[in-house]
Amino acid sequence: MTALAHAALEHLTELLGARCLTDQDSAQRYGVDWTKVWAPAPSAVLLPETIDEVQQIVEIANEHGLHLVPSGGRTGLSAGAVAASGELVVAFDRMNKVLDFNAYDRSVTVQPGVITQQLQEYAEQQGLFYPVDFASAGSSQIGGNINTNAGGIKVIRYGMTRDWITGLKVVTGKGELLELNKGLIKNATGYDFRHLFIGSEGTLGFVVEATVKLARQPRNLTALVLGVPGFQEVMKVLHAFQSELDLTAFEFFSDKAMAHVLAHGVSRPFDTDCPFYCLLEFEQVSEQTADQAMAVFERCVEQGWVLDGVMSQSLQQLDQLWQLRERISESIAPHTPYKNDISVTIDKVPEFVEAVDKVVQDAYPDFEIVWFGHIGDGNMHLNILKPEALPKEDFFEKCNNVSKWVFEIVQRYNGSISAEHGVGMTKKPYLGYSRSPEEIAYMKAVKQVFDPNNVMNPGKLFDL
Ligand SMILES: O=C(O)CC[C@@H](O)C(=O)O
Ligand SMILES: [Zn+2]
Repeated sequence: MTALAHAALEHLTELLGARCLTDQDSAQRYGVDWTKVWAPAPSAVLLPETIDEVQQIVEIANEHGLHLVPSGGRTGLSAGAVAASGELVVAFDRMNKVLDFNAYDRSVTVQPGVITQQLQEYAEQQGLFYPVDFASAGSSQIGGNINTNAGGIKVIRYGMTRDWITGLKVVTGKGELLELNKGLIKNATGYDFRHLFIGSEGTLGFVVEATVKLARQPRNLTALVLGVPGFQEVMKVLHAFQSELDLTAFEFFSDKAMAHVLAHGVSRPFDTDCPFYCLLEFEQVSEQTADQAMAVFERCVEQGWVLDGVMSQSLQQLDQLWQLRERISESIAPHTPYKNDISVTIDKVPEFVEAVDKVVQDAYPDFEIVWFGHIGDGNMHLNILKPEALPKEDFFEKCNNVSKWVFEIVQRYNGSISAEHGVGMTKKPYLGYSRSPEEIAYMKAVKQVFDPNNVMNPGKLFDL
């Protein structure tokens, strides 16, 4: 732990008692996310239980010139919730209750520390559905999802976290409590600050309560995994299925991603080895939908766009097929992956992937490039694995070159350097590839309004 001024520590201990932690184990546990690039070095970990305590923490931070880092499930991939410079971690683990359910509005009000899966299960108990879903749903918290505007595997049909938040209570960097939009569906009263806070990565204030809209439960979800000969064909298959069916997901992954996930213990869907695989999902509302899907499948095979395929026949098979996609990230984690989370509009995807692939392959032919992602919404995860013999430092240095080249291509294609993981510290130096100097200046001015003393997650998104 980095030492905290005596007076500040005394003040915080008075407020939180044993919920102000200064031991090494807590620092290591709460000071990081999944990026593991920066070593955790917070000066304390705070576990508030009420909005009032959060407000008082912010007031103390302003008074003593301290910096606060919000911490949810710590599953982030851009170092947005890392405390590497003596900050105070404010962890929302103790604010984890479902507060209210509103059957007519089909909405639920939750504290920020509610885990995504807990919210999904709660919705199910009410006969409803919370559709934002991703592999880390078992540990990510709703507050973190809001701070990063989390996306995931169902965006093609249901959108991002932003689309499901109808109300927010936030504590600003000045310690004020704001109630934003109050669960309303229609509200035409000027600036909607709710949307400023969603995706702001904790730089404007803390989310202390959220009202979340729920959907009807999907019926008879069915997945198809298809083997495809090339990337152009992935796009043709997407187009063919989307013309006939309302898809709930369209994911893709390369043969290399498939090899890692199979080595990780997931079962092979069929024998044919293919350069690319697509996983698509739809609601099989009637026999007719299944027939329609089969007809598109057959047409794709005739055209030579699909080499092999399998369709789930039960919920258990549906889950099994999803494992092929959802477990890629964990299966490559031991290879020190250098991660990218980039997007372009769907029409530009094949050209863009080819350009990025070429630039990396030409410079570093011994690097293993693993492509996968949410291709139905133009979001690709580019992971490059460290060759075993190459020291970590050399690998990261080379990856810095890769970042520059990749982001130049992103800029050329009018894409985003971060589609869904956020900017945090990992993408901060590259923000200018996606946002104009004028936009960044406005962002800084907005931060100044809500957080004039720069106490809220400083050094994330941009430096002042
Ligand atoms: O590990 C990654 O690069 C992506 C993680 C996650 O966003 C996913 O889509 O699986
Ligand atoms: Zn993803």
